[in-house]
Amino acid sequence: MTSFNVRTLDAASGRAIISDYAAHVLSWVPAGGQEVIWTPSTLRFEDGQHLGGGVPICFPWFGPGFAHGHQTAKTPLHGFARARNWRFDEQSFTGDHARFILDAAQLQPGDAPWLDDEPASDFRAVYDVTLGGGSAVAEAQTVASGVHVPSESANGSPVTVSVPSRSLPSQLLPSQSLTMALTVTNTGDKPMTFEAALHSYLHVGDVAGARLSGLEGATYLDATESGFPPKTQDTSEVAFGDFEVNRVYYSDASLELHDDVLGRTIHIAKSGSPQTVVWNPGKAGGETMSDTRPDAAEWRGFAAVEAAVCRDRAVTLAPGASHTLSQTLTVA
Ligand SMILES: O=P(O)(O)OC[C@H]1O[C@@H](O)[C@H](O)[C@@H](O)[C@@H]1O
Repeated sequence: MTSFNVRTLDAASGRAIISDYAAHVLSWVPAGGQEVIWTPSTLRFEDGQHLGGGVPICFPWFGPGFAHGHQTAKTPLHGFARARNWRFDEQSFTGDHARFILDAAQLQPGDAPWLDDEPASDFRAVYDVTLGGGSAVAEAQTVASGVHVPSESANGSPVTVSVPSRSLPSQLLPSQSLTMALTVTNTGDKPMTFEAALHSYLHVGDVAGARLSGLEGATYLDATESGFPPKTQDTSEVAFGDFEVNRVYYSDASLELHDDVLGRTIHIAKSGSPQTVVWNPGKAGGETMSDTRPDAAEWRGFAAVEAAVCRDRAVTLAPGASHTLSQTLTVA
């Protein structure tokens, strides 16, 4: 039977939960604050399938992929990295930092070729998740709080789990942050090209009232229209509602997601990312999402804001070269 490990970072500044499977951040609660990461009401762990919500790592392609100036039709959507077990690095684990590793040795038949006419490249992907703004709680306690989740029930059907919650101090601490950094190194002997995104499902009280600022004047591709026509963000804020928002912005700017319902602003700073993808499926798309209850309108609970390198900004690495895509979330 396959088992799934879920790791907990536990520091004075807050608590984060990350699954080895897909190196998937499932939760971040700053001390004294509320959940920042959205997950659906049902979180299903099943080998070969991706987890819902959280922060999927899209790699080595984004969406259906893109090569030679055209969208491709690769599956699974957003690359295989989010349907693979990543290796948890026990040695570097502390109360406020965890590292996960995926390398070419873990490729499976069907993962290659990842470009139309090239075989899969040798690579090493290292994902560092770090809580900022407070010293760590004892490491032993953090290790002990990891849980093991069997992948199948006795009758062979996938199991579902709830992410555990726990009360935290009521005073928000300064400099509370969660940093996620994906470093990809070309370990092969020929150039390697990849797309990537940190597909962050950010939790909001009601997406219809959420507003994203920091993108005014930026060019974006509108993925809700055929051909992805380029447009310009001519207002100071991106609004959400019953309509779908699905855009690839050409911007490396820091962003703010304003949420009047929860009374907070999520700040998103990033590096190594010339693009930001902004997505919410709207009512029609949201009600057909798997793992959510349509009657509860769960899709209203998130806005996806994704630090990205994709399409014509895909990264090409020379042998031995590395690229780091990172984002830091803070809440005010
Ligand atoms: O695969 P997930 O997590 O359901 O996300 C799908 C969405 O991911 C977004 O990044 C894309 O812009 C959307 O086009 C896509 O529908």
